[in-house]
Amino acid sequence: ATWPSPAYDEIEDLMLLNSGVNARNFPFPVVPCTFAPTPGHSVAGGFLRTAFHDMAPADVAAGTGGLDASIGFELLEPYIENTGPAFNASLTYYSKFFSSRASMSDLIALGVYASVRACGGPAVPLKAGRIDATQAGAVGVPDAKDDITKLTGEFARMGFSPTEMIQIVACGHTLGGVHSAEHPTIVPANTTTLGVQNFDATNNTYDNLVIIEYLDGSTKNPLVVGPDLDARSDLRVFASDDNETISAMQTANSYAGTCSTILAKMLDTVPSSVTLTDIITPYPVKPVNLQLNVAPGGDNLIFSGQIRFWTNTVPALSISSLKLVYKDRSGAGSENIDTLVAGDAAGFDDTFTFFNFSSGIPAKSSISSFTVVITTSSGIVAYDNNGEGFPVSDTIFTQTANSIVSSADSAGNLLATIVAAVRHGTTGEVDLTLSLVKAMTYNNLPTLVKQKVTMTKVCESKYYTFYMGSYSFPAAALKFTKYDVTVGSSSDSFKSLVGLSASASALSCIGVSASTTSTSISTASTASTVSISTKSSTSLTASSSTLSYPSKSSTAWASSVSTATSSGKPSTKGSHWTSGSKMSIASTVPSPVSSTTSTTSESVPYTITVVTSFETYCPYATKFSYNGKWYTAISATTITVTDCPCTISVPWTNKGAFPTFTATTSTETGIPSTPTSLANWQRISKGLSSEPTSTSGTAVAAAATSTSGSTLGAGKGSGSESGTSVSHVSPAIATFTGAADAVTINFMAVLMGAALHLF
Ligand code: HEM
Repeated sequence: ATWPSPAYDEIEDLMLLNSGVNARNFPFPVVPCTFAPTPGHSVAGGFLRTAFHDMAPADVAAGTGGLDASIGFELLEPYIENTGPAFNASLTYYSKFFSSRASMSDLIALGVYASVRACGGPAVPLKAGRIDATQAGAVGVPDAKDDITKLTGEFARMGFSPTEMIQIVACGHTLGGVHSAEHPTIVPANTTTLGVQNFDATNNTYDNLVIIEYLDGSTKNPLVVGPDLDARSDLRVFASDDNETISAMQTANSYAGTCSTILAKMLDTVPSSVTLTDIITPYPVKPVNLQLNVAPGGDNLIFSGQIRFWTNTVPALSISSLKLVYKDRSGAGSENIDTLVAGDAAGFDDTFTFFNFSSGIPAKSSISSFTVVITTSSGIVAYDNNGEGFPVSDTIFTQTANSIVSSADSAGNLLATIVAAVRHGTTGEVDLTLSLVKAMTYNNLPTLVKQKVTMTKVCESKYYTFYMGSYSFPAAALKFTKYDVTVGSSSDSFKSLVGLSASASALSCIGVSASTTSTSISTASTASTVSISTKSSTSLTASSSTLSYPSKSSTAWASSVSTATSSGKPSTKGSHWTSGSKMSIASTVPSPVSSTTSTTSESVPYTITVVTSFETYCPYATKFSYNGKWYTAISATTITVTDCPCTISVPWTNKGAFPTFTATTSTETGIPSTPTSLANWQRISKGLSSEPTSTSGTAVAAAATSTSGSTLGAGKGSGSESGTSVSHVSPAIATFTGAADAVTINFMAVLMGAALHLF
C-alpha cells in the first residue's frame, strides 16, 4: 500500500502491533487462546462465531448484508440464532477500538484474524474498508435443525458453494462448542462440567482435530453425535458429499490452507456498495505521529515523529542508521534528519523497530515529503513509499506544543483547547472537528458524533497564523476522541487528545492579531507571547474597553452528575435570559453567543431566592429542561416556568452578572430536594460554570454582542447590552505581552468561540 491510507493504516496497526512500542494489543482477550473470563465461554470462539453470524444473512445476489456489523442490532427477537453472551461481549470489546478509521465491521473481521492466529491457526488474509450497517439486516443464520437442502440454499445465498459450505463449517467448529444454556436439547444440562460440549478435544487450538475425530468416529461434536438428532447439522453438512471435501482437508496443512482461504472469503463478503482495501501486509516503513510545530520565533518548524521499520526481512541489528531525507515545500532539496532507536514491537508474525526523530527545519522553505534511508552492513536502501515519498502537509497542522487538555472539572469534563497553525496565504474557514464516540449499548452499535467548531484567529507568526478552538467532553472519552484541524481541503487529521498536556508554554506571535484594530492592544510587529493556562481565573480584567471576542455558549456532555447546583451566566444573547430577575437558563442546543470584555470589575454577591414562577427569554429556537420538565421554544419567545417552587440564586447588584441556580423539587411534599432534572441541568449549564463568580468578589462586566463573527475582532457589538456579564468560562487566561502594551484578557472568551459539546 501507499501511505497514507486511512482505513488500511489503522487496521494495519491494530493487526500488527500486539506488544512493545506503541502496542495496540487488540488480541488481548484471545492471548492465550484458552482465555475464558466466564469458564466455558471461549473468547476466541466467540470472536469467530460473531463474524459468521454477522455475515450469514448476506444475500450476494441482492448485494445486501455480509460483514457489516449489523449483528449489533440483531441480538433480540426475531434473531433467535443470536442468543448467548458472546456476540455482545465481542462487540463491546471491539468498540474500544472503534473510530472513524476502524469500523465495527473491520474490527469483527480483525477479531477473526486475531482469534484464529492466537489459537495457532493460519493468518487469515485481512482487508479493511468495511462500512457499518445502521440498522438490523435480514434474519438468516443457519439453524442446527435446518435440513441439508435448506442449509445448502442458505450458504448459496451467502455466495458459498456446497463444497465451500462444508469447508467453512469445518473451519468454524474447531474453537469453542455448544452450550447447554443456549442449546439444552443438543447439550442437556449437567452433562458437562462447564455447561459446554466442545467441538473437538483441542477446543482451544485452531486445528484439524474436529475433522480427524469426525472421520475416525471418536468425535464428541454435539452437532454430529448429540442427542438431538434433528440438530446434527455438522453431520449433515460434512456427509453431504460423502465426506469428500472433509477428507480432503484433514491434514494439518490442508486444513490451515483451506481455512485461511474460506475464512477470508467470509470476511470479504460485504454489501456490494463496499470497496475493500488490498490485503493488509506490513508497510516496510511507516511514519507514525508525524507532527509539525512552529518553533518560538517563527523562523523554524519542529518536525517530529517516529518511523516504524518492519524488521522481518531486514533485522534491526543490521541497521546502523536510519535517516529521513526530506524535500522542501517546492519539492526541491534533500536534507537529512537523523533518528534514534525508540524500541521494538511485535505482532503474531511480524517484528518492528521504532525510530524517533525531532528536528528543526526552516519554516520558509519547509517540507513537502521525505524518504527513509537505512544503512546496513550490506549497503544503503531507500524507502520512497512507492515512488511518491511520504507526504507531509505544511498548510495546516496542530500546534501541539501550545494545545492543551485541561484537567477534569467537578462534572468530570475536560476542555480541549487546540491551536492550529495555518500557513500564510491559505484561505478558508479553519475548523476543529472532534469525532466523539457515542458508546455502544446492547443491541446497538457505537457511532461517531462529529462536532465542528470554527476556530478563532489568535495571532500571527512569521509564516503561520494561529487559530484556536475549544471543546468540552467527558474525561472518559479522552482515549476515544480524535480531532482534525481543517482549512479548505487541507487537514491535520485523526489526532489524539492523549498526550496533550494540561498547560502549555507561550505561543510565540508577532504583535497581536491585526483584527484588533479598534482596541488599544498594540498591533506593532514586536514579538508577543500568548500564554495559555488552565488555571481557573476568578478575576479578569482587560485594559481595553472594546476588545471583543466572539464566543459561543457551551453545553457539556456529561449525562449524569451528582451535584445539585450549577451556575451560569449566559449572555443576554444566550439561550435564555430573564429580563427581570436575571434568572437564566442555558440551552442544550449549542448556541452562538458573542461576548465582549470590558474594564469594569465589580463585586457580585449572590443571594438565594425561592420563587413561584419566573420568565425566561429564549432568543431563538431551543430546548431546555427545568425541574424535570422540558420546555421548547420554536422561535424567539418568552417562556414562563411555573413548575415551582424554584430556588434561584440572583446577584445582589443586578448589574449584569447572571445568577447561579438550584433546581429543586418542593420540600413540602416531603421529597428530598434532589432535582430529577439535575443531570440535564448540570449538563446544559456546565459550560458556563467556571466564570468569575461571587466567590472571587470580582466579575467581569461585559457587553453582549451580536452572534456573528468568528474572527478575533473588536466592535462586533451590535445589539450589545453594556454591563451584562457574558464571560462564559474562564479556566484559561492569556497574556499578550507586546512591546507597546500588555493586556490580560479573558482568553477563554476566545477559546469558547469554538466550544460546543456533545450530549
Ligand atoms: C450449518 C451452519 C452452522 C450451524 C447450524 C452452526 C451452529 C452452531 C451452534 C448450535 C453452536 C453452539 C452455540 C452455543 O451453544 O453457544 C455453534 C457454535 C459455534 N459456531 Fe457454528 N454453526 C454453523 C456454522 C458455523 C460457521 C460457518 C462458523 C465459523 C466460520 C461457526 C463458528 C462457530 C463457533 C466458533 C462456535 C463456538 C462458539 C462458542 O464456543 O462460544 N459456525 N454453531
